[in-house]
Amino acid sequence: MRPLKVADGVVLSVRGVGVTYRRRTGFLRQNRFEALRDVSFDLYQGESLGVIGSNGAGKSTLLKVLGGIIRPDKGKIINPGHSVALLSLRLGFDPNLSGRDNAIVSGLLLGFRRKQVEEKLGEIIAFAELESFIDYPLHTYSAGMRARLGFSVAFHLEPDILLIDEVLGVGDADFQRKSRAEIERKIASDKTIVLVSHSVAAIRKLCNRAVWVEQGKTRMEGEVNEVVAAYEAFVQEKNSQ
Ligand SMILES: Nc1ncnc2c1ncn2[C@@H]1O[C@H](COP(=O)(O)OP(=O)(O)OP(=O)(O)O)[C@@H](O)[C@H]1O
Repeated sequence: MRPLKVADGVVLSVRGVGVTYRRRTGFLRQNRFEALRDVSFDLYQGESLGVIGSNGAGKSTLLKVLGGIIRPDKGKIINPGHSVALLSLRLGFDPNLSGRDNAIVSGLLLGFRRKQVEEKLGEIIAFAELESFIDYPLHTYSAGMRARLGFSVAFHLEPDILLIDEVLGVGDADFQRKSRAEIERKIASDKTIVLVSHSVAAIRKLCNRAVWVEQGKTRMEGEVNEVVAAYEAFVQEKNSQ
């Protein structure tokens, strides 16, 4: 078989990806739902790519596929070996493990060695402001504390590609300021980022390119202002019908 290649400068290539969920509708009964039907785009080294689209369009599903949490049943994700971390409020840690152990397990799942994760633990805990809670089980944490830990782990382990799912409003006002500044710093650096947000203003400000996904398909990919303008025109027309 011929090895799959990506173009120069591309760190991840998404080709015709489809995901079908099986939903249980009763005893021994289930139906199938195609959340992604045909999504294709390339992610370039050092860019911040925004993902926009209506509610239920498949944006979070797409990030889970990119992060390796779910496997597509159609198409391919070509990743020539970059580490990828998904930062999402909707994906939990293990509630019975301590914050510290959850941070370590997350790092191991991301492909880092235990020693590498342990070297970063001090910074992770301090940024999350969880020094006095870190050895308690996660089920004793508030939602904001969990989110702060998730944010801090994904940020400090520095994966090659960071996937961010709607976390611009994590934690209290102070933490929001701090995490937003951190996201902006990452975006300004040479890190490769994929950002899902309902805020087109945030996408415009933080991203240089965007992909618009609608009903599980790529509608448009390109320069951020052009894609956002087309999406906004679509939303306006839909609302006027
Ligand atoms: N685990 C699941 N099982 C079954 N259906 C699911 C599952 N997760 C998502 N879906 C369905 O797949 C579709 C796409 O969901 P997804 O969360 O990816 O969309 P989204 O674009 O992120 O939505 P939103 O903007 O509302 O956050 C939705 O119709 C949703 O109901």
